[in-house]
Amino acid sequence: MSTPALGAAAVPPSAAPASPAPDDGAAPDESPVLRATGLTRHFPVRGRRAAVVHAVDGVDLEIHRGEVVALVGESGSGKSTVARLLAQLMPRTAGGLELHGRDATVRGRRAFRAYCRRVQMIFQDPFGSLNPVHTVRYTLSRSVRIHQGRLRGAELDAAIRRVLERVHLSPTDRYIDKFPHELSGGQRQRVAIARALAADPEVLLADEPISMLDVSIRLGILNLLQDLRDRLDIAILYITHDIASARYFADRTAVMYAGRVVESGDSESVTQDPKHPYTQLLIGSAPDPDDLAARARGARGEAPSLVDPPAGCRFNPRCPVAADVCRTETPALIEVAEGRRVACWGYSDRPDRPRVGDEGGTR
Ligand SMILES: Nc1ncnc2c1ncn2[C@@H]1O[C@H](COP(=O)(O)OP(=O)(O)OP(=O)(O)O)[C@@H](O)[C@H]1O
Repeated sequence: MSTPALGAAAVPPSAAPASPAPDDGAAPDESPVLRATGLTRHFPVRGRRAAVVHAVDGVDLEIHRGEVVALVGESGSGKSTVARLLAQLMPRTAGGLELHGRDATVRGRRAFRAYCRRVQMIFQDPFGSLNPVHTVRYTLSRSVRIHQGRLRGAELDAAIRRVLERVHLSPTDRYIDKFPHELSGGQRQRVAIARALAADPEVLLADEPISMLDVSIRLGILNLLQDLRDRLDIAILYITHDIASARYFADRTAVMYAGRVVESGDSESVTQDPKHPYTQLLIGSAPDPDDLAARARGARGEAPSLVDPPAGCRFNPRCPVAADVCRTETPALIEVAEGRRVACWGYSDRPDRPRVGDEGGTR
């Protein structure tokens, strides 16, 4: 079953661009590298024939060249599933995916390989994603040869050193013949990024790239990704629990809750002037930066079941200002300021709307 793309429904007809409006508040006139519309993924529940986990429901997302889009939300909100759907590591239940405006749905291994060349993924755990029995040289040579042709000898060596330099692992002699266990966590993540860069991608999907790293080296990895965005004009999707890092690192931020995008816009205003009660709670709960468990929990209260998600707004059981309409009807993402979209009845013109802001919010 698919849910309509919320962003598309949110734009008034007069202002509607040719394609559906993105949930992430992008300017409609710039053409995105990657665009997802109505992205939906339901997982079957073992032992319950008709039941499904509504992991991702009707998400629209655009990523442009040379920008970082953060996808923020607490554990289980569907962020990794979005990344995997964008990487086409799993099929979609519904929704479309376009690369430079063309349907990017892959059918078959060749098409998948060609797609991977352009859209690369970086995972959370650099130790798990690098084969422990292979040296950096071996890992990168495979990637370089897959994506840059059958290079050998000095040419291959030079190509490997080039990608190592791009991730600031230089002098390259110090790293090229090391095994993963001989490197620090940050260096391993740099090797994983180098492996992705060997494909010369247009899009990097970075799924919690710093969450398993020591706090002291996280900034270095974020700075590196920012540098790649600026120097190589790459589009980066940055997935994180941590809305504070989204403010620092991302141009735009989309906030996910229970499989849906509830708020989006430029990172500065989403984090400084959050509109959705969930984003307000997420920022208000501002956990201790070293308390990863608290960061993962995010705002107070428990996340809802995604097998039987709450009717109406999925946040309503935790929302301090929920009204009757919130418990029965799903709010569309509506534009509340330039480039700012919020899926909350509090911003509609309904007379029975909840009063967002009465609980310390912004309205
Ligand atoms: N293969 C799967 N089969 C069944 N359910 C799944 C599967 N993968 C994910 N889910 C469920 O989908 C929901 C979203 O998971 P997802 O990993 O995308 O969330 P997330 O926001 O990335 O969380 P985290 O930050 O903890 O990784 C969760 O309820 C999860 O249990």
